[in-house]
Amino acid sequence: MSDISLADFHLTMQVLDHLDAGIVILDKNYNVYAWNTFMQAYSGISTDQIMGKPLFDVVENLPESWLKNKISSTFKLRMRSFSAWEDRPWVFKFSNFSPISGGADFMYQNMTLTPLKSLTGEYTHICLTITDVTDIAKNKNHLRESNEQLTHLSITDRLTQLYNRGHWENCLVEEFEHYQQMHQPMTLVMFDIDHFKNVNDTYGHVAGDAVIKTIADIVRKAKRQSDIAGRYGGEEFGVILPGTTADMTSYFTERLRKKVERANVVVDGKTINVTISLGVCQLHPGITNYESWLEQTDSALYESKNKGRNQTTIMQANGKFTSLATNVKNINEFNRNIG
Ligand SMILES: Nc1nc2c(ncn2[C@@H]2O[C@H](COP(=O)(O)OP(=O)(O)OP(=O)(O)O)[C@@H](O)[C@H]2O)c(=O)[nH]1
Repeated sequence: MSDISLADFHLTMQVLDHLDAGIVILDKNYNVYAWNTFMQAYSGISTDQIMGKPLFDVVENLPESWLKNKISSTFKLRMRSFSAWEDRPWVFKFSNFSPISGGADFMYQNMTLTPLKSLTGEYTHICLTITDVTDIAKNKNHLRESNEQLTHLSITDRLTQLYNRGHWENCLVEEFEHYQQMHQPMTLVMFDIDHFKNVNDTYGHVAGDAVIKTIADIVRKAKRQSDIAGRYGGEEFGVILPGTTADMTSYFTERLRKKVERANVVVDGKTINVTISLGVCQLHPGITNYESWLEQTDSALYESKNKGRNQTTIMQANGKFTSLATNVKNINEFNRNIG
């Protein structure tokens, strides 16, 4: 190297060493040609330990096959390429020392890969530029988590942790529209706690809340993952059962009714027992909007109340009510099945 180019190189290295980014230059065999101060400081590997050696022999925890692919395609395309922290949080696993971005265990990184030409005009080397984006990543992650929490709060009923009325009704509209396209069976269940005013009057509002919460827990356990449960009003709940006929729904409603009937809610040493009344309506082409699906299911629920409560009524497509006992062919076998 002539005196002038040695002086140039010396100046260039000073610039590289003072960059607030990692600079790694490799040849096509991944031998290290440059390893700046940033890389030394965060990796704990000095220039003497790594210069001229294959990168993957010296640096641990590198995503070797991914990085080799990335380098090879950058050489092929002869243009810069990038790796963003959103896709791959880190390439070099450096501990995070930044006091501002406390909480992150490692440094989030963006990486730029730049193919470098030799004096002959051939692409012979590649420069990896590593930037610390931990602050940006932490803020973005925090914002995303906050948004998720806000979304959860806006669709969830605080007492029961089931969907609140607004969101549940949106689901009902969606499922109704889905039925218009797919015509798969779909059934709606509405149910309401019997004589709940008496519970509040006898045991107090806090005990009433405990009863509502217990019933929500029973629904959560009794329903399938695909069933959509929500708190419709004070002591009224709704469950949408996609892909389920009214007959199949009987297994769910009867299991639910029995579990509620058997549940003991203990508040301040006092045991409270309640029952529920249920209405069921399978969607059919005669129901032209979701409001009337809801109304018909509600009317079945009020039929259960009128008939003495603690029972299920099914609204048939012909507009007639049937009770569970008349709807299920072999009620004894049915009862054995649901336990
Ligand atoms: N503890 C508690 N009570 C509530 C809540 N929301 C509504 N309620 C009460 O639920 C009771 C509902 O009473 P009603 O609509 O008369 O019905 P009911 O006494 O359950 O009688 P039936 O439905 O006819 O069996 C009212 O006393 C409301 O104050 C709530 O979030 N917590």
